[in-house]
Amino acid sequence: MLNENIVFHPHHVNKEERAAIKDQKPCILWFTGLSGSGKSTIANAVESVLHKRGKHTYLLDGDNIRMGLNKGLGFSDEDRIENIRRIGEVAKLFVDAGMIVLTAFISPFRNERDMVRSLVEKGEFIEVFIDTPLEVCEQRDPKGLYKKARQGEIQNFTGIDSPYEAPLKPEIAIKNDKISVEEVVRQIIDHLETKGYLYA
Ligand SMILES: Nc1ncnc2c1ncn2[C@@H]1O[C@H](COP(=O)(O)OS(=O)(=O)O)[C@@H](OP(=O)(O)O)[C@H]1O
Ligand SMILES: Nc1ncnc2c1ncn2[C@@H]1O[C@H](COP(=O)(O)OP(=O)(O)O)[C@@H](O)[C@H]1O
Repeated sequence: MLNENIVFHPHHVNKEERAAIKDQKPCILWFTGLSGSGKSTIANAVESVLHKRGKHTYLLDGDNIRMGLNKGLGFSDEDRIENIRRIGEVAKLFVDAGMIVLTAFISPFRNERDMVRSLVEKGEFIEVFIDTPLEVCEQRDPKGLYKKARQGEIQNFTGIDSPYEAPLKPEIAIKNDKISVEEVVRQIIDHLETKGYLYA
């Protein structure tokens, strides 16, 4: 619902000024991929490296969001769309705060990922496709959810009876089987350095 009595207030301190004292270019590292593909593991490992380098980061992932802000949302297409919409808005606020924000959600629909991309400025959205074959994710099955989905105990499970639309032109695509987590982290940090996100 639009409220015409709400007026946007410009801030005295802007995004560039906030980012400048952090020696970094704010951005969203948007991890997407199937359940069990490795999003959370890699996002955590990348955040650790950035943190050790003195960068100001924040990781948004499934547990902290679906247990709090998005408590009550399930896994219908409609709820997933709303889940990503809210996460996108939160990520945008972190970018405005000058941070490097990492997000680790399946985010199965191209439309919603593109919508988040459109919320921020060019270059501020880095789509990281964690491309792990379904068979490998299903074999890993760290939470036993694929087993439950195959047995019909969970409905609308991504890759089983709910779609996953792979990114068409992600900034970074990682084939996350037959590669070590350390090597993946190296590739992502290398991208950030080459593209000028880390000033020191
Ligand atoms: N039906 C169904 N489909 C997919 N995933 C399910 C489902 N039910 C529960 N889970 C668990 O929830 C995690 C995915 O939540 P997300 O918020 O990332 O999903 S989405 O982006 O809204 O599609 C996902 O976590 P990850 O394994 O870390 O991806 C699962 O552990
Ligand atoms: N490059 C990799 N090689 C081997 N195992 C991996 C790799 N990346 C992640 N894993 C493992 O895969 C499983 C799922 O990873 P997780 O980060 O929980 O995935 P997601 O967040 O996408 O559901 C975990 O047991 C993790 O240790």
